[in-house]
Amino acid sequence: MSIPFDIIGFDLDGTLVDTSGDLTAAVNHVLDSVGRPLLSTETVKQHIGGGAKLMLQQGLEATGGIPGDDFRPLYRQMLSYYEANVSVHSRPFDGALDLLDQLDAMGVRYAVVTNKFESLAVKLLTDLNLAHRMVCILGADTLGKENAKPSGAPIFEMVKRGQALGAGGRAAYIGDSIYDVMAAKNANVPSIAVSFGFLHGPVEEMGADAIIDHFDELLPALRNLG
Ligand SMILES: O=C(O)COP(=O)(O)O
Ligand SMILES: [Mg+2]
Repeated sequence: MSIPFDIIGFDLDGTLVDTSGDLTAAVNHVLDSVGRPLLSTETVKQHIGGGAKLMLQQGLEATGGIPGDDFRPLYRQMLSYYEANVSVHSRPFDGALDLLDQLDAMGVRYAVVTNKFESLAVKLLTDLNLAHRMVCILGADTLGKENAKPSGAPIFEMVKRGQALGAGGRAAYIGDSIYDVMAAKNANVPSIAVSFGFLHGPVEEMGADAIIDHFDELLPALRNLG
């Protein structure tokens, strides 16, 4: 059975891939180097969604404050550690690969729109053997940071790139944070929130058009929204 969409956009961290282990290790690498206590994965999950810089700022804030002059070198240190260890623990969420296979079988295209840096998203998805399957992989820096989610710009761009490859323009977007739901609203496409992601609050309060608890529920949810 088909679905009433031509291209599906996925958020990356906390939606398509559980990256919490590697992101926590990267934050803790920095915290350890400045003598701070380490944070649990559950705590770092609350800091993911708005990009790596915000994640580190919140990690430092939670363990004694942000050192003014020293922030940039710590940020660089975290990014280089993360780049070298981007796929040690990170794996697609349960059901994600089956779902992509089903989209392939229906001829529906899909893409990643993330607030990670594009190069890190490409590296992670390449390591997971998924990069080549995406119409495009758009990061927070792809269109300039003022055009990162919650802007709708990267979702418009995804649709444009899909159309260049012959896909129709009917799009939906799947994510785990308020940045994702806002980006979808700003791009006038339906949003679906995943309850298994890195939630910052009750999933029902994100304002998504639908909520799923497992990727098995995505196709029926998309049919309802079409
Ligand atoms: O790295 C982040 O904080 C956010 O990434 P996401 O947009 O894929 O959730
Ligand atoms: Mg996310």
